[in-house]
Amino acid sequence: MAGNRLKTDNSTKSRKTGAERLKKDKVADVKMKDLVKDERTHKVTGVLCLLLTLYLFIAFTSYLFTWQDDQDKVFRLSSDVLFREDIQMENLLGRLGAFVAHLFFYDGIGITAYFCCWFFFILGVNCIVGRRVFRIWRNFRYMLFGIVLLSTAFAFVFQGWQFPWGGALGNMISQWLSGFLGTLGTTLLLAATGLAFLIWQFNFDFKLPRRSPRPVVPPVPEDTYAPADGPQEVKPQPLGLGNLLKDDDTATVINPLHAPETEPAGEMTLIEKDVPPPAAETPAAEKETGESSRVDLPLGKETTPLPARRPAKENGEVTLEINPAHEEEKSSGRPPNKAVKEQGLYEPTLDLQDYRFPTLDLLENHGGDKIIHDNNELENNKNQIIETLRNYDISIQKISATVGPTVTLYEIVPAAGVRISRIRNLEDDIALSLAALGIRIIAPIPGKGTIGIEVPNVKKSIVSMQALLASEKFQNSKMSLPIAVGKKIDNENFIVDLATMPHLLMAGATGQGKSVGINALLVSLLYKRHPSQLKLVLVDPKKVELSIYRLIEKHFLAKLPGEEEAIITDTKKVVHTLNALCIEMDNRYDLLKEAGARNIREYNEKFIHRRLNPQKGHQYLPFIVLVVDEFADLIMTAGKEVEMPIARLAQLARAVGIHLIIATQRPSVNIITGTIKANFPARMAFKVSSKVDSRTILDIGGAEQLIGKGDMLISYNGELVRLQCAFVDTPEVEKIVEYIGAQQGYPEAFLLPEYVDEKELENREFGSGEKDPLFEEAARVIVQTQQGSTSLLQRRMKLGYNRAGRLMDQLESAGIVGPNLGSKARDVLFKTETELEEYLQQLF
Ligand SMILES: Nc1ncnc2c1ncn2[C@@H]1O[C@H](COP(=O)(O)OP(=O)(O)OP(=O)(O)O)[C@@H](O)[C@H]1O
Repeated sequence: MAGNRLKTDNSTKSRKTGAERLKKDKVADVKMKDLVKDERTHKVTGVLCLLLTLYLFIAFTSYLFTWQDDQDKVFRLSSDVLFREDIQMENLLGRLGAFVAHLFFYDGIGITAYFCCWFFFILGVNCIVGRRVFRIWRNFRYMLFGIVLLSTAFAFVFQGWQFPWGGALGNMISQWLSGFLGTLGTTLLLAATGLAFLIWQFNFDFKLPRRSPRPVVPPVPEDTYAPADGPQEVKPQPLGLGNLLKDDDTATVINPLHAPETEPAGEMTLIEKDVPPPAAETPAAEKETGESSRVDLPLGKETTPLPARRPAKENGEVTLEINPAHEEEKSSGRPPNKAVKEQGLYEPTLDLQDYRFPTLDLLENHGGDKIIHDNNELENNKNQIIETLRNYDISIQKISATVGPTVTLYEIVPAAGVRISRIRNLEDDIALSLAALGIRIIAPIPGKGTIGIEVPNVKKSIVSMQALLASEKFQNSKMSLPIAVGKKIDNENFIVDLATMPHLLMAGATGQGKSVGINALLVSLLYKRHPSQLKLVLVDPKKVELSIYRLIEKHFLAKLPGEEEAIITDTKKVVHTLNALCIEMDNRYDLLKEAGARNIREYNEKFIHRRLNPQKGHQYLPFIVLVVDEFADLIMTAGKEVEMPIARLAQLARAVGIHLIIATQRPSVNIITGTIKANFPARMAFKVSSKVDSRTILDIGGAEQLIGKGDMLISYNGELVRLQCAFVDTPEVEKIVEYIGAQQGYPEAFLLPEYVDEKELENREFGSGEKDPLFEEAARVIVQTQQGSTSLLQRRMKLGYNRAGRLMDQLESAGIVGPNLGSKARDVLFKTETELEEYLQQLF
């Protein structure tokens, strides 16, 4: 028993000690792991690596200058040199430095030893920062490759030199190669390896400029398209030749020269705004101009000049644009598919490869961009403002003036204790006392603690479209649809992206500059977009305003199939066109859905990278801009029939690249209804006849106080900005459209989908013998593609859903396709087109 107990005790003890030991080991293990993982360890390692880098760098660089002096000592004593105190080395880092550098250079890898510095450097940075700033493994591979190739190359090129360019390694490989391949062979091998590396690394473009004719979308076997993004396709565009677009683009790019700031003049502090004057193609006279001036007006002793106003943030620079650089970057993430490798990226502008963008000399300078400011006028207005405010017991601390093209903004800082609401309440009285037309008081100026009084200039300057288009901001703009609207009071160019607006409502009484405004917008687009990228749908019930653009029908205009005129003047046709645009929108949404793209930009990007199959109906989608010159006329005659599609387009069309510009003379509530307003966040008002009209369009008064002739207020991005609209005269527009119209265009205008009025269609049911006029075409499309799908008909033939559905029913009853299979495509009962043609001949 006792023995038994003893045994038990013993075994328990031994088990216990074993467990304890295990536990101890584990604890030690965990601590070690923690230590390795501890961020402080990483930082310490990082610092050590960086110090090592520095050490090696100094030792190596010093070696470059001292190797001759130190070398024989190292040769003689080898590693003993480290411990011989009587030996004096020239290397900056003493005996160790000289020894290490000798080891790396002479016994090792020559000048490529610097790669080691680089490697320790990136190792150190990664450790210190705590994340992967550099890729270690990739750099390690490059380093090894570089060391072998370059040390060999150096040893080979500098053979016979005293300095160990390639080190022992380089010498060894180079000698072996020279014996094996001969001098010429080695040279070729080294050059080829180096070049191959560079090409692999940078993937240089060796393409010659494409000039020879080449089809835009040559038939591509289906399997060459990347299968990744779901069902795919494009309708081939008409012509397809090389591409001169880039040449033309650069031809119009202007290098801006920044105007120097001017010195203070007299007793006023004049701060010129730094606006780049137009250069190169702009006539010389224009160069001296282009600044707005802000003047700090003295108010006796207390006056201190206000700091120069910082240029306001660039509106609308955030865009949906297809930015080539961005595109490249995005695409580089994915390996190019087979189609891209074979044919390169799809280039929409190849359709009209010789198209030349209009040049700036087609536009007039209109007296330049010069802002005229009259010091007497400034002084008088200042005194008048101070006097008037004093009459109402309002004293001010500071007053400064910014002279714009049409109005001067006087900014006032009221004395302490003056309530802004008092000034606001006195708005009308102050305007009356200043007795000038077009005074607008902004109390306070949003984002500033000042009050603004805008007073019209006696001499107004015209804002020339030429200067605006020549500006750096426009020329370098990456916006999808850049529109140069005009200049702000501080003379900053107001250039925004219509695509981000995404629609624009314009109003203004007759003769106040609306037509000029529309022309300015259209001209901006024509200067920046290629015919393949932009289509305009122009609605002009007044029949005269937009007719000038008919010359560019085959380049930029879109129309309904079968129509003679591309510019729509008849109300009935407007209704059809708007509905056709809705169909186009729906079709585009279908395409986007199939392509798995969220918007036109993503879609076109995929198409350009040939990830969408043209044979399945996919095509490059141009932006479509609908311009309605007189909306009131339309609403009066067609009412809801016009309002509904416009509202639908305004609500939904943005993502598919359809944008609206709607202008009206009569901004009354029955024309600009709540539905319309809600969908047009960007609104532009020229002078209107009453405060009510101003409120209807802008939700605030002010537009009734404008002075006309292009003076306007724009409500955009939640801000209300006063602008002077750019001026472009009818003869200038004529010159531009003639310039474009004289060039080769597409065979016809861009066709919108056919819209058949449901009511008309119902009245015209096709009898059993009567077939839809598009029956045969539809049958061909179905047999060619071997897909019995209604949505395919919609897309390929640009049809509405109902008509496509009816066609499909007729095809079924004619025995060309099988019955409806729910979500699956119907069976196609004819396998070849020849069979179909024979059958159709029998049928009719
Ligand atoms: N931005 C501008 N700069 C200078 N002058 C302008 C500007 N815009 C318009 N004007 C002047 O105002 C005149 C009338 O302009 P516009 O024809 O654009 O008015 P409108 O509002 O379209 O008139 P309507 O509705 O009758 O067609 C022009 O002929 C021109 O002299």
